[in-house]
Amino acid sequence: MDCDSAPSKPPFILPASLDHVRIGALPPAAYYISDFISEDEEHAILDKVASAPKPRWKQLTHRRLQTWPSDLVNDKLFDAPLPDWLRDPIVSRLTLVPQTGEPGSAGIFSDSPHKQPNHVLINEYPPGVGIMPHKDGSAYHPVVCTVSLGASLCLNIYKTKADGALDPAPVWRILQEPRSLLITSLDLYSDFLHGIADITEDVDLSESTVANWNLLRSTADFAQGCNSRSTRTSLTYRDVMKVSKLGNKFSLFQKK
Ligand SMILES: O=C(O)CCC(=O)C(=O)O
Ligand SMILES: [Fe+2]
Repeated sequence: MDCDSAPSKPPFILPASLDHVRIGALPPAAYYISDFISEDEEHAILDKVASAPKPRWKQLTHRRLQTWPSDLVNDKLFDAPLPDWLRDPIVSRLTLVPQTGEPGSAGIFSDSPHKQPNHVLINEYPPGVGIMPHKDGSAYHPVVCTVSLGASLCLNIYKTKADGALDPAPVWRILQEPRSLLITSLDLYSDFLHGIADITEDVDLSESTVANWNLLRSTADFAQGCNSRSTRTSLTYRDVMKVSKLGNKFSLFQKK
């Protein structure tokens, strides 16, 4: 076949710095990069997720997930590298993009204990399935990088009321397209909750209701104001603060 006639797949596009892709409507700080990976990279990762050995999956009531390199025990990670397919191209790209355009500006993980994520959670959301509002807690450095694969959905951001109870109406929504990267950090990590509604369609999508509308790859896809869900897989990259470097795995199970 003549190579020139092969349909070209969309490439990835990185911003010169994160301040170009800051979600301005949100408290400090969230960033959205719509084309963080290419279509070929997306398919290669989804193939790897699908071909993981069955015991890798943890089945919850409605959702299933994989944890790489392993589950945390008492908020600690047993030191082990991420597999190549989760490092490349994503981790290399995450650490490459500077936070600002200032000369010498460092990447988003420059202040984290290991200078890069060491842990990945893979969540699969069929239509109608979400995740309850929650905070990610103190085991992680407060930077979360989420790569979305396969389909779009909205992440809801919630606040607590003065009495500490969850206000059930989300304060903001972030629409995540396939191949996008969402970074949340700082106040957004520590003071707010996030979750995904258990619905089959995200509705009432518009410039005034979606915090990252101006950063989307294709607002035309949502011109009718709705997103009919299909299965979306997410990769959540974080830096677990405490890592057990001891050679003996059993030391993890002893009291701190
Ligand atoms: O899948 C997502 O985008 C969110 C996952 C999440 O909140 C978590 O794993 O803590
Ligand atoms: Fe979370």
